[in-house]
Amino acid sequence: MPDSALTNLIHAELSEARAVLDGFLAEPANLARIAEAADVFATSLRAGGKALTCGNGGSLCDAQHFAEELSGRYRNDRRALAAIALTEASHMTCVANDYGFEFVFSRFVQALGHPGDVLLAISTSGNSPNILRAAEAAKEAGMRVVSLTGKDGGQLAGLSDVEIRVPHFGYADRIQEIHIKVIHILILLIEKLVI
Ligand SMILES: O=C(CO)[C@@H](O)[C@H](O)[C@H](O)[C@H](O)COP(=O)(O)O
Ligand SMILES: [Zn+2]
Repeated sequence: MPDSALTNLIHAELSEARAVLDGFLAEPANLARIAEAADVFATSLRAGGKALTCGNGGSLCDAQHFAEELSGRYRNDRRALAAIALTEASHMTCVANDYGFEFVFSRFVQALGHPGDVLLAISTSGNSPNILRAAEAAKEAGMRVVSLTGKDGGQLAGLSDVEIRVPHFGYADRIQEIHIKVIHILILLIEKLVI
């Protein structure tokens, strides 16, 4: 590929990313939903609850990113906050092998979730079966569900107490790029509300 073609591709990728972000930012309800989600997490953490997080592929990385910045740290030193990404490999392989991949997260929610805890469920399609089962298990456990979705929100939209949606119908990565921005803002707000 000639250099100019590469440069054009890079420019097109960054331009599309900017357009998706601009579209998300232009809808005031999205900002309100982020504030509402931060309040849900903060209310739980203040009351001794915890955040459980899940997603597939890159969204699992995002789920881990959110959890580690609560239990570890974000920008500044502060006390550790209770958050766990549902990623334990021996659990995942046992449940996938014995019950099916659809249940890898829901089984973990059943094991760890208590009333007042919050599930962060991340799915760009909103239709991954293991994420839907996790959201259902969270509701059954008396937890609240905050979701990061894309496209039309899928079935996850209807299982969420607070849904933050990037209504982009292209590839998942463009949606995930907004999700990670939302995740960092959530951490920032949660710290302000909890500490
Ligand atoms: O990171 C990416 C794409 O950017 C992929 O790993 C992506 O997360 C995977 O295809 C997921 O399985 C997609 O699942 P979902 O977002 O539809 O729930
Ligand atoms: Zn980060």
